[in-house]
Amino acid sequence: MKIDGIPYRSIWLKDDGWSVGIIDQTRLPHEFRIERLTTLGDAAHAIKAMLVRGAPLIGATAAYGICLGLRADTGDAALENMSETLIATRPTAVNLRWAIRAMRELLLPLSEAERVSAAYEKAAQICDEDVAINSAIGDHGLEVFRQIWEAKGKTGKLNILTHCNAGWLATVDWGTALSPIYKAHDAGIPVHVWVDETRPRNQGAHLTCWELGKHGVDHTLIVDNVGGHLMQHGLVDLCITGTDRTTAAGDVCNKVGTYLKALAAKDNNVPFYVALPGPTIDWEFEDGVKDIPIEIRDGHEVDYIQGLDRTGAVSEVRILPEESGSANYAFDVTPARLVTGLITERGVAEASKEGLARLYGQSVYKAS
Ligand SMILES: CSC[C@H]1O[C@H](OP(=O)(O)O)[C@H](O)[C@@H]1O
Repeated sequence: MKIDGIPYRSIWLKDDGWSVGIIDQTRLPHEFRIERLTTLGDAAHAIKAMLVRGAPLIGATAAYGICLGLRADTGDAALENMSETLIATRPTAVNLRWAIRAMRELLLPLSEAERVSAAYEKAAQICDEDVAINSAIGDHGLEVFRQIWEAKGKTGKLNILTHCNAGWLATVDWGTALSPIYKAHDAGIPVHVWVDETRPRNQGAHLTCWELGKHGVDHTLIVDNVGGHLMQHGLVDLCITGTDRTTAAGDVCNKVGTYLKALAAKDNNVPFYVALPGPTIDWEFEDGVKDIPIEIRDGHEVDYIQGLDRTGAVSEVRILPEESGSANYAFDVTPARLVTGLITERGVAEASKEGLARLYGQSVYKAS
């Protein structure tokens, strides 16, 4: 996507042909800082500390992390260690496992002399495939939006609520949930986006608002808990979110708070769509609530909130008493019964085993 007219991806190979560029998302929206990854450790840190985040981008960063690690050691044992280091960074987004599995499957049969070049080629392919997948999700989602817009009589704005950031910053480009929003905007449909701030890391306030603003899309930041009220008063025409892992039966794991939004949408007959790239489907699991590991992050993210202080410096302030503790569950699972449809790169699927099987046949992205 473009930032002030300059095209960017969220991750790219630098001009030296081997180091990797990323946007440090922990500093947005107040500072646009590019970081250069030169080692496996850099890539693992970038994922763990959320300089990069979002399931597809985590997968792409892990793929380049393998490339950087192989520059130091191309042996089988090293490849195993790199994979374990990267898998340990974050437990929920299935793309991480899928990308590492794809790299290992490719590299293990090769001679050590062939591995570095093959790894970089595969990492670039994973990135390009992600861009194509997300653009296709945008095309299919645009048709869903167009139908809802026409059913509304093309009056006012198409009011869309989204949670967290599933934009181009969460992927290599286009985004998943935001891809149809960009395409609808570009197609002349007057979209307006209610952006959940998305505590505790405020990906909505920091990232989604920044992205939509850069693309000229009308949006309003809202606190996480007002979405139900807006739906009760007819101010939301549809909800769309991303996902970090969706089971073969259509249960959707996404940023914490998504489930509550889906419950409110169901109660108010508001369509609730999930933008789902194929590599984010976990074909091994069916019961998301039971099976998907939910990341529990450091309580510091709950205890402090980050922003720009009156001097213009980025700082953080503590929001609870010193003696109070906090809990930081990073994701939740929305059962398939609450999902109106899964917007994939292959079309819109019913959130069910049959719906996904109709689009994907056998599983093509096995993570384990
Ligand atoms: C297209 S994946 C976006 C997905 O990832 C986010 O989680 P995090 O920022 O913790 O990586 C959130 O769940 C988004 O919906």
